[in-house]
Amino acid sequence: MTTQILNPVRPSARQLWRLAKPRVVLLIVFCAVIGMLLASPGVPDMALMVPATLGIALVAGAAAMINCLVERGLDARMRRTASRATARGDAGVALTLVVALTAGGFGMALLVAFVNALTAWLTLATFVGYAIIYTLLLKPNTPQNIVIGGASGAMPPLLGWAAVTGEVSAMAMVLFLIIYAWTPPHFWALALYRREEYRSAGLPMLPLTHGERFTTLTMLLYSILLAAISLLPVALGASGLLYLLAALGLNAYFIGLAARLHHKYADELARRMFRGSIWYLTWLFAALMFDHYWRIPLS
Ligand code: HEM
Ligand SMILES: CC(C)=CCC/C(C)=C/CC/C(C)=C/COP(=O)(O)OP(=O)(O)O
Repeated sequence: MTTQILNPVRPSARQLWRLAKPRVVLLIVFCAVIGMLLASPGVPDMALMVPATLGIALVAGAAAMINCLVERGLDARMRRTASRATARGDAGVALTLVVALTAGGFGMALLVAFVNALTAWLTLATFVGYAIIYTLLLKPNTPQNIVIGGASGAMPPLLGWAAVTGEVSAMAMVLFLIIYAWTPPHFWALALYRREEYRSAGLPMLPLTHGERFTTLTMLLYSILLAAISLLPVALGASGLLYLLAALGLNAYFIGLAARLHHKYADELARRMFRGSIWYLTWLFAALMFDHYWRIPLS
């Protein structure tokens, strides 16, 4: 204690950066940028795209920091998260709040000043959805936490779309639904192989409340639902052959992984499914973008 007062611990910039969950935010921003590109026939004006991208990234990073702050006690009890500066006590409440609110406030200011009011409001709602509703209310109280909270994670492409067009179209909703249906297999794969950590933190994750078989079956059903939703861009006439082929391949791969996991559970397979979920989403969105610029019509 005396040493702490004489030598107060200061988190490094790297530790603070880690609280913003940069790799998750990178994929979030990637999906938001693809939402922007799909919303316009060519490439949207950079004077709009740059502040929109930066604004969404800053607010998403701020939401992640608030999540780390709120969950510092829980994080300290799980191996994966125990080294976060908030969990270790290296980043105090005041400092983390100031950094998160400054970053988030700057991000919101960019959206208000250079993008449009709809995007700013929707981004603020997404922030509240993740940093407060999911983190404080849903996560500790219901195994459906990530299904309901997934609505926040699914917003980025819709935010990107709204940034460019000032409205939300059917295609923007489809992009939202793709990430929404993807989230349960993404997260439950991790929750399965890390279930003991969630048990020690006392969190009601589906593998703990409903068991392994029920979780893997639910993941399989979500993967099938995801496959159906991922074909909607083709049904709407918004995507062509290139996307169709990529989606069929990626869905076969993802459903195959989910089916194998349900048939015979193994931690290693769950790990592969988690990593595979990130590849799936990255390539599905990349395929939407390539198809948008190099369209091969279906008929
Ligand atoms: C409520 C929704 C979500 C939940 C509960 C969730 C949960 C998680 C968790 C617990 C991890 C940490 C894995 C680890 O530390 O090893 C993780 C990693 C990751 N998530 Fe999610 N996630 C959600 C939504 C999303 C969304 C919307 C995206 C992007 C569009 C995303 C992209 C990623 C990526 C890229 C990683 C890997 C990070 C790394 O390698 O450090 N997640 N997710
Ligand atoms: C544009 C905007 C405001 C977007 C915000 C949405 C956002 C940051 C979603 C992130 C999803 C995520 C990292 C969940 C992690 O789950 P967890 O918090 O349960 O994981 P943990 O155990 O690693 O803390």
